[in-house]
Amino acid sequence: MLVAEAEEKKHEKERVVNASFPPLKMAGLSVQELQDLCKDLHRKIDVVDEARYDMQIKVAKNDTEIQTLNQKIIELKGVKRPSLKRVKKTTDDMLGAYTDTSKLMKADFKANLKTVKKEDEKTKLLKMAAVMLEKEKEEKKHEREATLNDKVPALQLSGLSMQDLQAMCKELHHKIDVVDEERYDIDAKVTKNNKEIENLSLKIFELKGKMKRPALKRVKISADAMLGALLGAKVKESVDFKANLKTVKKEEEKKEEVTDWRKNVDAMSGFCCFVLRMSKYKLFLLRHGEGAWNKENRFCSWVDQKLSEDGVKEAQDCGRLLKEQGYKFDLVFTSILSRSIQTAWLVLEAMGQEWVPVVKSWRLNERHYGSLIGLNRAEMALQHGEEKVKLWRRSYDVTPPPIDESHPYFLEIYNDRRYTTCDVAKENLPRAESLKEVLDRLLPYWDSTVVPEIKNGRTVLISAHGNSCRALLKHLEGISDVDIASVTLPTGIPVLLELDENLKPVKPRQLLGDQAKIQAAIKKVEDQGKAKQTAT
Ligand SMILES: O=C(O)[C@H](O)COP(=O)(O)O
Repeated sequence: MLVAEAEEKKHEKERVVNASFPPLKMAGLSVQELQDLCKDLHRKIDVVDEARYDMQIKVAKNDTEIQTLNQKIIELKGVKRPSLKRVKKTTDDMLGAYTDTSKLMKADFKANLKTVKKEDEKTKLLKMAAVMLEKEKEEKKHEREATLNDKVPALQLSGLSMQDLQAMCKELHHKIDVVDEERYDIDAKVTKNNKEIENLSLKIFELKGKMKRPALKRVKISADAMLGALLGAKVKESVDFKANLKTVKKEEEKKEEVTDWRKNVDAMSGFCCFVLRMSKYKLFLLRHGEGAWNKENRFCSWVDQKLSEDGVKEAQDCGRLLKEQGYKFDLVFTSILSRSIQTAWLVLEAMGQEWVPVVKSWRLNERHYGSLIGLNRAEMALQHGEEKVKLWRRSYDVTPPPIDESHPYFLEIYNDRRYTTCDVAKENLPRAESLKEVLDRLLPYWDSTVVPEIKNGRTVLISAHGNSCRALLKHLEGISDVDIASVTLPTGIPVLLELDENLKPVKPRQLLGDQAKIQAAIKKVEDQGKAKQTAT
């Protein structure tokens, strides 16, 4: 069995490598053509070798992550890691610890940071750390270039005879195969590691108890109360509906169970409690794929970042999934930020529905994070505490401090030509927004432009942002100001809403795709606000 599997893997590898680089054909080629072929092969080696190098780095990173996750699991299972003493250190000691990896392992940076009382000392420390990280990044870049140049030295073709050129082509072709096979093996390792990381993350998630279905008591409730809970009215009843259908118990117990049915979406998914109202329209909300600054954990907001490589893949995967499930769009709405537009294009391309019209409006833009734009969430959590960052990110009506002319991204945003096309004057565009303010600017557009299209029977995709989608969800599902704080949307995951003729949801929203992966992705977004980077 194992031998057969190994054989099959070997064939698959040969098939992939051969398909990428078919056998060499040199018969009848002139010297000029052979030179071009050499150049082409040399360029291809560069490309494959770069991919191989980057994956190698990823493997190393993943290995470290796997180790950390395993350690976390051990801790969660109760085998505690030796506790770190909070010792008073000077700023210099701490910087030493921060920048020297061997010391870093022993230093509880977060605890130490708390011992630095003066605010300016902390700022100095963080600034220096940022400079060092930047330097380390530069060094890595140079190291990468040097290694790649060593491995694939520049091509020397001058003075070579036809025979020499043919030999060179053969040699280069062989080299591609070797590098590509290496790349293939490392790629397989990356996939395996990713799977392992995913499993370990899920294990941690489970261990923390978050995936446990809330314990719901079997209570008897009236049909009216159940309807109220189902339809998301002001009545808040948390009930195990399935159990209710079977069991009748004391009426008083009903009072003990008060929460929002939306929290039980997981528990209820697939369960048909919503037959009482007809699903008339399907609406899809999508938070764009991972952006370059999502990766760097910086508040991106109105800065126009493109998708990261992973983000491109997320958008394509999303399109493939929607295609597989047979969905067809008639109209797509996006913000005027590139990452949401790029996502819409990639989704439509993967679905083979490129022709579908795409309509853009600033009213679907990400929430304006004011002066927080560009800052790193984890650093902010270190400086101001995780609670504060959570408040900035998830509260309904807290507006962060506004952006002003001195902000490094002020001109980049407000001098951008796209903001001269909005339906409000540039000087009236927001300088910071709470989620409530996002909803305030989004609702008129929703009502005047999107709703009529849906009611005309068009299947609409809204490719927007974490917070513009959350604002819309709050409106459609009637989520309370408090409960919206625990709604998090992962990047690149389509959210399907089934609505009745009044555009009220008839069942819980569905996040389409592999549910375990989705839970892990949600957790990843939530964890962005933790002071984790330098704390462990
Ligand atoms: O603006 C951003 O940086 C993100 O897209 C949303 O950030 P959040 O998850 O911190 O709200």
